[in-house]
Amino acid sequence: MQNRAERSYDAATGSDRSILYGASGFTLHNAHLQTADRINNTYNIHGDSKVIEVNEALRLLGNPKGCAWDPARACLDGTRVVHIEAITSWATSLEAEPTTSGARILLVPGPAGSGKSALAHTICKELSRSGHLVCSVFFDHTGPQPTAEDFTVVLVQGLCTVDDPVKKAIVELIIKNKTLASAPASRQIEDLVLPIVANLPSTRTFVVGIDALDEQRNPSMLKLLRDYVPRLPSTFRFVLTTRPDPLVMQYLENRPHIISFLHPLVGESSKADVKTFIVDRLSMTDYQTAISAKLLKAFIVKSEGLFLWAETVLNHIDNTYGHAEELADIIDGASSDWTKTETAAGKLEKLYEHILSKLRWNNDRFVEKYNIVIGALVTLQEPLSRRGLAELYSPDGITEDDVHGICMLLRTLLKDYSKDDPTRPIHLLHLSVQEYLVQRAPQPFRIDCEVHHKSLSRLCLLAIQRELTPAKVPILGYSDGDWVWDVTKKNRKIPVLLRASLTEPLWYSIHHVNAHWRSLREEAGKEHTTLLREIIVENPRPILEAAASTRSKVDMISLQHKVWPHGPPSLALARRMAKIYVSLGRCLYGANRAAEALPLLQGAVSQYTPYKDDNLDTTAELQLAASLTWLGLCLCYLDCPDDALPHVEKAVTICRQLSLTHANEARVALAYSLETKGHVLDKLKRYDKAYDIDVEVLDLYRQLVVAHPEKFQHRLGLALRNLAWSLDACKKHEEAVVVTQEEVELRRKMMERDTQISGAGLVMSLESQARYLINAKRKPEAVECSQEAVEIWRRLVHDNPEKFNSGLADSLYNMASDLYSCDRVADAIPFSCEAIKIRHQLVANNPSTFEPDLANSLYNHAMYTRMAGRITEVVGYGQDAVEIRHRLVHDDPEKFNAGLADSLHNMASDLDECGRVADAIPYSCEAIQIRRKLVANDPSAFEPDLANYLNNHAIYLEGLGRTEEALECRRERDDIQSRLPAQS
Ligand SMILES: Nc1ncnc2c1ncn2[C@@H]1O[C@H](COP(=O)(O)OP(=O)(O)OP(=O)(O)O)[C@@H](O)[C@H]1O
Repeated sequence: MQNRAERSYDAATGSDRSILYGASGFTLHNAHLQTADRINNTYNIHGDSKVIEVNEALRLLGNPKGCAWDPARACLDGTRVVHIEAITSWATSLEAEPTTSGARILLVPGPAGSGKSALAHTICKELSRSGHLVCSVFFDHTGPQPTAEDFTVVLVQGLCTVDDPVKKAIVELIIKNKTLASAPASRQIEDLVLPIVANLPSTRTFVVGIDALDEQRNPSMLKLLRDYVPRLPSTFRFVLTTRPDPLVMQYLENRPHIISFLHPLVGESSKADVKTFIVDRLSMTDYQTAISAKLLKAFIVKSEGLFLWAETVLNHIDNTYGHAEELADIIDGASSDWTKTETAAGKLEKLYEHILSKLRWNNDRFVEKYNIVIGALVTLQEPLSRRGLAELYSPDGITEDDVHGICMLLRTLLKDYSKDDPTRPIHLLHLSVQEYLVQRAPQPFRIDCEVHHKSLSRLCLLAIQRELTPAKVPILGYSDGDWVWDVTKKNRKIPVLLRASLTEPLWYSIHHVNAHWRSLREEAGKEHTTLLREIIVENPRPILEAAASTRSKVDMISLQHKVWPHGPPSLALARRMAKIYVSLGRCLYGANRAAEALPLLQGAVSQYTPYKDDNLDTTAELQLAASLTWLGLCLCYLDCPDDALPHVEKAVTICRQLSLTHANEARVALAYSLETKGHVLDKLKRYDKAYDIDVEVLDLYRQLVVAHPEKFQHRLGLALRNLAWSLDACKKHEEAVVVTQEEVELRRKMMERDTQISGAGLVMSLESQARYLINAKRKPEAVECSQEAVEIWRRLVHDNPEKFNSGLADSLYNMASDLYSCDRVADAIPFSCEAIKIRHQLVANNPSTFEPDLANSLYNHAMYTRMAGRITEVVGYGQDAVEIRHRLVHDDPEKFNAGLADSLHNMASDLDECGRVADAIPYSCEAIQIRRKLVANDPSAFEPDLANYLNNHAIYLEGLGRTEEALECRRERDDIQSRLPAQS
C-alpha cells in the first residue's frame, strides 16, 4: 500500500512535486505539504484514473500570479507589534459578533506609503504559519495584475487544502461543469464556493488576505467583497489593506459586515516603528557613526511616521557622496540631489501623481473646490479642522461639506483623515506632499501658494473683524484707559486666552495673519488694504490685546507699512495709536515680556516722527516723553543701555523744557524720566552720574509726596532704594545704609497706615539694607535685617505660597550666607537646607528659571557643610551642583562656565579631602580646561584662579605619585603668578 501510494504521488504531481499542479501562485506552502499526506488516502479510495481526473480538474483553475506572500516584504521584527497582534487575534478568534451573521472584513485603510503591504505580507505570513490562511492576493503585483477571477481561483484552491471532503466536493463541481474553472468571479463564488461551505469545519477560521485593493480598477472585485462575502459563514475573515481610495471606500465603508481598523499607520504613533526601522537600516551601513544622535532625531521627526519617506531617504543616502551631510541637507530641505533624483523625491512624487491622476480632472466643480481646499491645506501655517476651515472660508461660500468632499477624495494623501469627527485637524500626509504640490506637480495638480496666501490673509482679517469683538471675547478692553500715562499706576495684568475660549478661525487668524501677509510678493489689492487699515491702524487695540493674551506675535509695524501708501495717519490718529501701543507695551513689560513690548514702544515713539517739527501741545509732548521713557526702560531691561540712553535723554530734555512753563504737569514726568535715566546709567556702570540723577529724583519725589503722599510714597521709596544702590556701587557703603534705612522706615509707616500693603516692599528694602551692611562690614546687623526679611517672607508665603515661595528661598539663601560671613556656619546650615528644599520644588515646575538658583544653593551648602566638618555630606551636594551646572553650561556656556569651573574645582578638593584623590583628578582637569578658556577671553579676571587650580591639581598628582606632571603644573602656575600684579 505504501509503495503504491508513493508511486501514485509521483505520477499525480508531476516533476514539480506540486499537489495543486498548475496552481503555483498559491500561497500556503505549509498547507501544500499537509495536503500531500492526505492525498495518499484519496488515491487509495479513488484509484489512479480518478486521481488524474482530480488533478486535471484542478489544473483547469489555472495559475494566478501575485497571490503569494513574500517574507522579504514583511515588517521588520519589533515594528507594527500592536497592529499585528490586533489583526491576528481578530482573524483567528472564533467569537462571532452578534450583529452580523456572515463573514466579516477587517478594513485596514492607510495613506500612501504607510506600510500597508508590509503589514499585509506579515499578517499572511503569521496566519499561514498558524494554519489559518486560506489564500492571499496582492494587487500591487509588479507583473500582470491579479484579477477578481484570480482571486476566486486562489480562494477555491485554498479551500481545497482545508480537507479532502472539501476538495472532493469542489473537484466534483468542476468535473460536473468544467466551465466553472474559468467562469467570472461572482459565478465561481456562487457555484464553487458557496455550495461547499457547509462541508467546512466550524472549529477554525478561514482567513483571506487582500492587499492594495485600490490598485484593482475593476469594480467586480469590490462587488464580490460587498455582496458575496456576507453570504459566507462567519468563520471566514477577510483582512483587507488598501489606500482609502474613493471608489474602494464608496463600496465598502459603512457596510454592516465591514469593520474599520482603528490603529493609524502614520503620524505620531508610527514614529517609534519608523525609528526602529531607521536604526536597523543604519546599523548595517559603514557610515552609521557619522550620523549624530541629533541628526538621527531630526530624521525621525521629519519622517512624520511615514515608512515610504524614511525608506526612500535611506536608499538615497546609501548611494550618495557624504551620507550624513546629504541627510542633513534633505532634512533642511536643501538637497537638490534629493529633489532631482528619480529614485529619491522623484519616486515619492510619481506615487503622488499616480494617486492624483485618478481624480476627476475634467469636472470643473471638482477642480475649483480642489484648488480652494487643497490650496488652503498646503498654505495654512498650522492644520485646521474641516469645521474650522469651512468657518474661515465662509465669506467665500465654502461649506463643511465642500471641505469634506475634497478630503474624502484625497484621503490617501492625508494623515488619518476622520470621516466622523469634523473637529479633528486635517494634516497632509507628509511635508513631501506639500512640497510636491507647491513646487513640482504638473498642472492641474499644482498649487500656487501666492494666490492662497492672498486669500488667507484676507480671510484672517475678515475673521478678526467678525469675531474679535467684546461681545464674543469679553476680556477685550483690559488695557484701555488713561492709566497708561500715569507712572504711579501699576501695569495692567494680561488675562490669558486659551485656545478653547476662541473659535478656531479666530485663534488661527490672530496667530497667522502676519505670516500670510509676509508671504505676499505682490502688493495687496484695495479690499485687503482697506480691511488692514481698519484693523491695524484705526483700532488696533483688540488685535493687540488678543495677541498678548494668546501669546501670538502680530508685527504691527510691518503690517502698518502695508497700508502706508495711504500716507501716515493724522496727528489725532497717531496719538490714539501711540496710546494703544504704550498701554500694551506696558502690560507686556510688566509681564516680563520686554522683547514683545519693545516693537510696540518703538512703534509708539515713531508715531510722533512725522510731527517732530510741529508744535505739539503740552499733553502730546508729555505723552511723547512718556513713550520715550518706557522705550528706554525696556531697552535697558533687554541689556541695551547704550540704545536706551538717547531715548531717555530726549525724554528728560522734553520734560525739563516743559517744567519751565508747566511745572505741575511736567514734574512727575521729569521725575520718572530721570529715574529711568538713573537705571540706564547704572547699567552702563556710570555710577557717579547715576548718583547725581538719583539725588535729583529723590528731591522731586520728596516734593511730590508732600502734596500727594498716598500717590507718591511708593515711588519715594523706590527713589531711596535707587540712591542707596548707586551709593553702594560708588563704594559709599555707610551712606547707602543710611539711605536704605530711611526707605525701611518709610515702608514700615506705609504698612502701618495701610494694612492692605503686603510687606513685599519692606522685605526688599530690608534685604538691600542687609547687603549694604555686609559691605559696610557691619555683619551682625546684616544678620538681624535678613532675619526680619525671612520672617516677613514666611508670612507672605503662608498667604500665597505660589507667589512668594521663590522670594522666601532667596531670603533664606541670603540669611545663610550672612550667618556664614559672621562665622556662624552651624546656624547657617538649617536656613540653607530650607532654601534647597524650596528651590527643588520650584525647579520641578520650572527648571529653566530656577535651576541656576538651586545650583548656587547646593554649591554654597557644600561649602557650609565642609566648614562644619561634615565632609562626607559635602560630596553629594557638590555633585548635584556640578550636574546642574553642566546642564546650564550646555544651554548657555558664556553665562555658566565660570560657576561650573568653581563647582568642579571644589568637588575635586572635597574628594581629595575624603581620601579619594584619584576621583578628584577628572574634576580638577575639567575645571582647569574651562578656566583656560575663560582666561583666553579675560586674562586679568581669571588668571589668579587658574593659578590656584593648577596649584591644587599639582597636589593631587603628587598624591598619586605622578610627580613629573605635578612639576609641569607648578611650572605653569609660577609662570602665571610671575605675570600677576603683586596683590593677586
Ligand atoms: N514595518 C515595516 N518594517 C520594515 N519596512 C517597512 C515597514 N513598513 C513599511 N516598510 C517599508 O516601507 C516601504 C513602504 O511600505 P509599503 O509598500 O508597505 O507601503 P504601502 O502603504 O503599501 O504603500 P502604497 O500606498 O504605495 O501601497 C516599503 O519599501 C516597505 O518595505
